[in-house]
Amino acid sequence: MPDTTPEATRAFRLGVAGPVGTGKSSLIAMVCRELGDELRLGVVTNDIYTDEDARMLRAAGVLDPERIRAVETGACPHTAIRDDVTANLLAVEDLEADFAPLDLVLVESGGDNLTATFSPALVDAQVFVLDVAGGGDVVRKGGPGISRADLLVVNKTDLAPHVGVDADLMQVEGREARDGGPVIGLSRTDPDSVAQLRAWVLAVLGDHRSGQHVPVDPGPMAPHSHADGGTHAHAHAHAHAHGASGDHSH
Ligand SMILES: Nc1nc2c(ncn2[C@@H]2O[C@H](COP(=O)(O)OP(=O)(O)OP(=O)(O)O)[C@@H](O)[C@H]2O)c(=O)[nH]1
Repeated sequence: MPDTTPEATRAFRLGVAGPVGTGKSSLIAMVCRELGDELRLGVVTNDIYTDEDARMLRAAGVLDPERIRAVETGACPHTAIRDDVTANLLAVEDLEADFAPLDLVLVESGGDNLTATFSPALVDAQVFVLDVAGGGDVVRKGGPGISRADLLVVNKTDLAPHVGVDADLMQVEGREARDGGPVIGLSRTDPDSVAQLRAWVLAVLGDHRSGQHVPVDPGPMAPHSHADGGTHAHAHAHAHAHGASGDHSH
């Protein structure tokens, strides 16, 4: 009988975070299109009140609709990827069990905040997505996702001339903010950039499998206000570096 314990069926889990509308669902659809023939994939989406992103991805026809699960997060979507990841972990583990073995599960964040990042308890690596339409200065505004996610994507570079933004400069500033960490300028109309994204996903998956990839917590989001008027500085005040064995140092 095949071993279906969570340890045996665990996929590589890749988070995709970034502000609303920067193209997270489109990037996930792109990865499914590019790698669906060679990797066994699953997707978990996070939306505040709906399953809009899951429906969009199902409609895109890039993956068996059953392999796309939606988590409805309520008013505070960053909490569901960072502080209480239970609903997301259950969705990922259900997918992994139902379609065992999966190679890669992509988790899309709810995208409510420029500084929201995933907990390493939920994902093994994370991509942070900005777009040129959000303005050329957004990289300089910084935040844990921009400076410490495993990959920064500057998306929709095709729009740069239309919105008066220098997409190359955004990428240079991104690399500076990340101490040389990887940055990809992406557009669905630019096959070279799509190939770069594809290659990055395969490389980080390879590193994960060989034990060379160390999940890193980008760190907590900036203090922020909730609708109830309270200001929360979510608990973790320090960055963690988790080893593949689950050991972690502070
Ligand atoms: N011009 C251009 N538009 C793009 C590109 N990628 C995505 N878009 C468009 O950007 C818009 C937002 O894309 P989504 O993928 O829905 O963005 P999202 O980050 O998932 O949005 P939320 O889930 O609402 O946070 C859509 O209209 C996409 O068609 C691109 O490379 N170029």
